[in-house]
Amino acid sequence: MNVFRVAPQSQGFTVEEAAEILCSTIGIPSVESISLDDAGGRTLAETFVTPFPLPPFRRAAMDGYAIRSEATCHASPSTPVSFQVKGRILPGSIGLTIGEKDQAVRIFTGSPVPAGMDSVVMQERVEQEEVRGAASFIRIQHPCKRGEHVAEAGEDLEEGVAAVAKGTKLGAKEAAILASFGMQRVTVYSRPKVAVIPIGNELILPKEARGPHQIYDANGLMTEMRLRELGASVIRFPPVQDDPEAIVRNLTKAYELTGLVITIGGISVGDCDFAAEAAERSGAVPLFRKVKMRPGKPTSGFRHRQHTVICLSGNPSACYAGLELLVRPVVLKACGHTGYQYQVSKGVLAADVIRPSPYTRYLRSFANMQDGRLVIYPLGRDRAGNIGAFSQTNAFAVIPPGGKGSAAGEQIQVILLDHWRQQDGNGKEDFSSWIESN
Ligand SMILES: Nc1nc2c(c(=O)[nH]1)N[C@H]1C(S)=C(S)[C@@H](COP(=O)(O)OP(=O)(O)OC[C@H]3O[C@@H](n4cnc5c(N)ncnc54)[C@H](O)[C@@H]3O)O[C@H]1N2
Ligand code: MOO
Repeated sequence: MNVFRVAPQSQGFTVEEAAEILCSTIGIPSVESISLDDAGGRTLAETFVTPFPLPPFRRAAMDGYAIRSEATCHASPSTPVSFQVKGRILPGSIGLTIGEKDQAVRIFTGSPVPAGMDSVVMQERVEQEEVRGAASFIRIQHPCKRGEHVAEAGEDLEEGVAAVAKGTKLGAKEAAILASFGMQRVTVYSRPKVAVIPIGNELILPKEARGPHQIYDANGLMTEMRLRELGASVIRFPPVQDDPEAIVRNLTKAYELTGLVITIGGISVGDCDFAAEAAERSGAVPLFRKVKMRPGKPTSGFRHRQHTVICLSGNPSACYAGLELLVRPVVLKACGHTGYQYQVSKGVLAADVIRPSPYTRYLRSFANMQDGRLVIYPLGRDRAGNIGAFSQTNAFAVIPPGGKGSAAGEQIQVILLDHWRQQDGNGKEDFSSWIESN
């Protein structure tokens, strides 16, 4: 059974508290086995342990000649060492077993290195000798190091190593690892289904001709796309009128289809704001009725039996902030991810943000390294309904509550939306085994 805190009277949690409450309603997702070809964007449900070493055999890392390095220890331009080229090994062919001191084998990047030979000399660094009879010879004028340009079996990944952790979102890089081991199927968490219900009399769909008083639904598609990027499958409802009965009907339909329902708009205090009333009339109980954030203050959470309802603000910028700060952690948990916290850094504000707010302001911004420091440019006209600067946005400047806001030059916190860090189940990051020590 899911454990969650119900706080019906609560007027205002912080973003972190609200996200935690919502996340506590999400249980462990079910798993399924799918083809690796279709696994992009899915979350691995079992840690992948290497079934054999990678590379699987000793192989050449350069085109050239395999030799025994000891034969070259006194080689110099005045005393070159001569080798008879005894054969040729193409990538994909079975290795030869020759390895005499004065013999070389023509070899190519990816070819198996013959047992007994321990070094590959790049072809640019050998001299071709005249062909003597049927035999060909090369000369080497420098000492070669043992192991030079030879990739040992298992030097990349040994057998039995955890190479991709459970909870990792599978992308191109992870696919390269799994494909290298001939994996055909992977066990992943099932995609959570999320219903998205935009609310508002003024909203129309792109196929409709727009009247002067109407706007096209932007939040519905924005939310659908973001949810898909996060790994959910989405059922987007057409805009619902500002009518409590209609909203209840749509919520009830959504409960039949999904465990997570997101409504957008109609959650503030106006005469046409019916999302909260409808949620309660549908049988849901409030988890919280406000979040201490700007934009997105009216964002609310509800629980209906096994369903979680998140009511996002209709102002597109507020909707986006709610998506990134509240919906994202919930959906990632429902996808089986173990972490993926946004990186929070410190940066210098490039312009004044003198707008007092009793709540923390998450201001859409562009953050960029300049002369060794992170500079934060607040973007666009800071009104919750404005989206003109969306495509330049890569960060939220975090303006602390109280006071007058923050002035240019002040050091503030910034949430980097393009940077997240994966953690293990205990909230730790450990890269030590991957850091090269030499
Ligand atoms: N008297 C008060 N008025 C307001 C308060 C308040 O405390 N007292 N809060 C303000 C805040 S803060 C916000 S944020 C907004 C939020 O209102 P709602 O979440 O109820 O959103 P709506 O009123 O439905 O819409 C707001 C705005 O956004 C446009 N919108 C709505 N849905 C979409 C969509 N799918 N695509 C594009 N644009 C959308 C809508 O037309 C409105 O312009 O309330 C303040 N009011
Ligand atoms: O909290 Mo509202 O989202 O600022 O405009």
